[in-house]
Amino acid sequence: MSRYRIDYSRYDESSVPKRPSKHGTRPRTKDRPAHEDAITGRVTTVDRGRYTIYLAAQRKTKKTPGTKARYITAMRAREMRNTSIVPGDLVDLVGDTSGEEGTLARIVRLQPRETVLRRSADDTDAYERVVVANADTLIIVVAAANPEPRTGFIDRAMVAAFDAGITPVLCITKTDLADPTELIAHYNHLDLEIFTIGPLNPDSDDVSPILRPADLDALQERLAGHISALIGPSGVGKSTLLNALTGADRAVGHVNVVTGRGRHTSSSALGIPLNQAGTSMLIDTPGIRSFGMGLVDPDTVVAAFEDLAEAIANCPRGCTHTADSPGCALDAWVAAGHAGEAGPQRLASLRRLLTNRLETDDFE
Ligand SMILES: Nc1nc2c(ncn2[C@@H]2O[C@H](COP(=O)(O)OP(=O)(O)OP(=O)(O)O)[C@@H](O)[C@H]2O)c(=O)[nH]1
Ligand SMILES: [Zn+2]
Repeated sequence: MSRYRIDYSRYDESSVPKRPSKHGTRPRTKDRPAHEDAITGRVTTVDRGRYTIYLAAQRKTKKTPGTKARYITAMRAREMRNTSIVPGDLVDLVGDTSGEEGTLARIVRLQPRETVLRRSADDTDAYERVVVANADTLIIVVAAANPEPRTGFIDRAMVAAFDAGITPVLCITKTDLADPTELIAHYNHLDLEIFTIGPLNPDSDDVSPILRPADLDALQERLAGHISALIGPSGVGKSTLLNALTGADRAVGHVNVVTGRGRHTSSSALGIPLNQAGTSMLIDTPGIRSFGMGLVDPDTVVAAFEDLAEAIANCPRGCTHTADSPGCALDAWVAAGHAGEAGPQRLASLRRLLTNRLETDDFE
């Protein structure tokens, strides 16, 4: 049984006070939980009303036969018609969940979301729509060169992550083309986890480089047990990285990650399970230029800086915490040494994020 299943024991007949009924002892339909036999899976991609869902392997128990991990296709039950469901969502399913060719299960419930990432409003859509649910990690992918890394993009992605309550991680690819030291130094005072990924053989002019196993292992270890969303500008080597992390030699048992990709349309995010249990998933967001920050409350960004967060209790109401914000308590806090020696740089970095979040030239 998956740990996401609702505890139905409180509906157990034995725990319901017995009362005489001319209909017998079976509780009336309206008292019984709907779809008691529903199973839970995680949505990997959405395409024209069809949802691809990953069902984790279930261990054999005395009562149940045990099942293999599989992808199934489902549609929403009628009562779910107006519920938006996105990759990363946990849904409860009934009907044919065998995953066999041509079968279609029904989604009868959406489980509460831990987090949401919204796509920022753009030319095609005036609204910020949820594109990924339940991610706890945001992998921001940039190249050391070709294309040149842009700190404005990284900063805004970080703010979007903080705003959503998600941990940002920076992943720098193509380290053979340029030394990333300077870029890394830019984030010295931000407690940002940083991974570098380079090709195994930097001198080869192979068009599809084989990435260094040690780099991949380090990132793989960080991804284990997490639902991670991936964002990056075009051409940074995201596909190369994804293939290396999920490709044939690292395949998740018999689960064909290529199948998931094959069904994929570029307008939706795509989740790729990294383990049989379905507890690790990487959700790529191709074609998404930036995550929405809507009207990010500056306080949420400051909250991500533990050493500074306390100070703003003394800020004037509506303080934006920027350098030109009159009476901002952060200056005095840092001057008094409450944020330690690195305080001034930490504050400068925080303010850079707060300022850069307002810019809009994300990709291209
Ligand atoms: N020099 C170098 N080239 C790399 C590296 N990783 C990927 N590339 C190359 O960079 C180019 C772009 O890689 P992709 O993986 O297609 O990049 P992407 O981010 O998926 O790009 P889009 O499909 O446009 O979103 C390809 O020619 C890759 O072979 C690397 O570590 N070093
Ligand atoms: Zn302030």
